[in-house]
Amino acid sequence: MTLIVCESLVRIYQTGPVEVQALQGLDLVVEKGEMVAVVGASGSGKSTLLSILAGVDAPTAGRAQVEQWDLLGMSRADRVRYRRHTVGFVRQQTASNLIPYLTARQMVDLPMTAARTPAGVRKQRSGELLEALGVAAFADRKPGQLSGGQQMRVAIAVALANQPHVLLADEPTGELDTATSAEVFGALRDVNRDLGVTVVVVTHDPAVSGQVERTVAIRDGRTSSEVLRRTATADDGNTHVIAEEYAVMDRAGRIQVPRDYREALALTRRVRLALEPDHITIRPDA
Ligand SMILES: Nc1ncnc2c1ncn2[C@@H]1O[C@H](COP(=O)(O)OP(=O)(O)OP(=O)(O)O)[C@@H](O)[C@H]1O
Repeated sequence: MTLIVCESLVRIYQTGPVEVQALQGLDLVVEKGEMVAVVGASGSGKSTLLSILAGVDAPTAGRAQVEQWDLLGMSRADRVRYRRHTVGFVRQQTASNLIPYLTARQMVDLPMTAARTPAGVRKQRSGELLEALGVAAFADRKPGQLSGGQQMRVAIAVALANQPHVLLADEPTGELDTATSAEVFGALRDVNRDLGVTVVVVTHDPAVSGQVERTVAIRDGRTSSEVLRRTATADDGNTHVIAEEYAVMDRAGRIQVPRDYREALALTRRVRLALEPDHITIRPDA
């Protein structure tokens, strides 16, 4: 069951005469129930991708679909509905997710009030969510009375208030120390596993991306490679994690050969391709 499809996604920002191509034909498919980490250097387009998926920003060209929603051709009313019910979004700066004068419970309540959820349901659900994220004890505290990790967990609870099918998190552990970051990441995994929410998380943190089954790397506004991890059991009964890196091929059949491979064999403009029974070889031109 495919939940998110991005095909040849392009986002161009125009500031005066300057044009920045933040996304340059990005391809991404996410299945329902997956937890995917998106990694890439600063400026590679990760936040742009997440803002588009969150319905906050609109793509310039290409295709972006989440469930039945076409993110390029959505009306304003549909966009509001989409943002309210289909996706939950946790922004990069912890503080920007929270309202300083409201308590944790009031903040989780707010999106449900906007969606006209009956008071009884709101009360029960905010209690359950704060409990699920391990912050029930701080329900009556305001953001200033919470640690960074607790604030982030409250922000996740707020994002989940209207029971979205997708949770998008932009660098949720970026401002946290290692131990707190592991805790917050654990909370995201619980949300994915226990509530069945599909999670897409942008991160710089290799420790974070090392803990998900699938990591997608973005380079220059395109998906460049993916790492899939699975747990295998050896003959001695011990389990270990096997990580395999894949290149991503777009619809036109283009793949990017990693720089170290190109340099090792001095591959430049032209290469020889040969189809073998079960693989393809790439050789230097000479
Ligand atoms: N609103 C905007 N106006 C103009 N240019 C923008 C805007 N938002 C992003 N960009 C540019 O688009 C490119 C991609 O930015 P983006 O924030 O998506 O990258 P990122 O991978 O999330 O980076 P970081 O890890 O530093 O947050 C950058 O060159 C950035 O300067």
